[in-house]
Amino acid sequence: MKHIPRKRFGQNFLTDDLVLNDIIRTINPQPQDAMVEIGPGLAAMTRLLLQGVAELHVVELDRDLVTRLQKQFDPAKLHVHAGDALKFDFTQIPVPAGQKLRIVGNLPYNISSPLLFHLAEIAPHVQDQHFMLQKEVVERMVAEPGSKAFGRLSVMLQWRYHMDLMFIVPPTAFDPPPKVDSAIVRMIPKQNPLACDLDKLQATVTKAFSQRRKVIRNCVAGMFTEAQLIEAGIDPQLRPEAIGLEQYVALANLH
Ligand SMILES: C[S@@+](CC[C@H](N)C(=O)[O-])C[C@H]1O[C@@H](n2cnc3c(N)ncnc32)[C@H](O)[C@@H]1O
Repeated sequence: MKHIPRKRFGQNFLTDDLVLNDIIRTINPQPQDAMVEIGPGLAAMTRLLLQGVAELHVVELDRDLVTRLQKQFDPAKLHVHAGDALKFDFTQIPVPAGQKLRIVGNLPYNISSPLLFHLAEIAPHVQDQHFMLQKEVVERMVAEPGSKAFGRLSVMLQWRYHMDLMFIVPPTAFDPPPKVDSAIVRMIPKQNPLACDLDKLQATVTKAFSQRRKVIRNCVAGMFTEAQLIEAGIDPQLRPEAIGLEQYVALANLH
């Protein structure tokens, strides 16, 4: 029976075989990998991933799609977890000793930011993540200081991961086509993220980027003094997007 795509679940199904092959080549699944796919949908990626890995876990919210997946695939190879990826405990997926989890997915765009932050909490257990996201979101994730796209998402995720925009995917690769371009991002957790209390970093960058048109001294007034900015190596006259990760970490550590 034909599945009618559900907008509320962010369902844009990949239909372009060339794009699918490019994604699988980028992920490069290996038989022994401990891998989980978020939002398998109609299994366009799932099917190809299963040609590379011995077993695959998937987390899917749509009950109808869960039933389809359970009927279509051998339960010894495909482990279907019904539920919300935002609430799912990814550490429950068995990972052989000495290995880490690989996470992949063409993500529902309506939950991409909270999902990325949910996954950042388990980064030490993760080998890598490959996601399809809105191109504009990926550009913000990988942005360098000084660019307009550099903001809270860039600082928080760059603190945790090395990230690369791998390639851009046009709306025509999906059914139904989304309104915007998409992109594949590779995220590899940093072995030694800069020492910092995450809540303090979060509070610092939220305040810093709350008024982008102002200089940093005014943005963080009431939280940090001008002397503290200088102590963190920050010129108080700069705009928040001109300041790099290391300076934000140094500033958060003064809080
Ligand atoms: C953009 S579609 C991708 C589907 C499929 N992987 C593909 O590439 O064609 C997003 C998928 O995530 C599922 N989904 C939406 N919200 C979810 C959530 N909170 N947790 C898990 N899956 C979710 C949707 O039902 C849908 O199958």
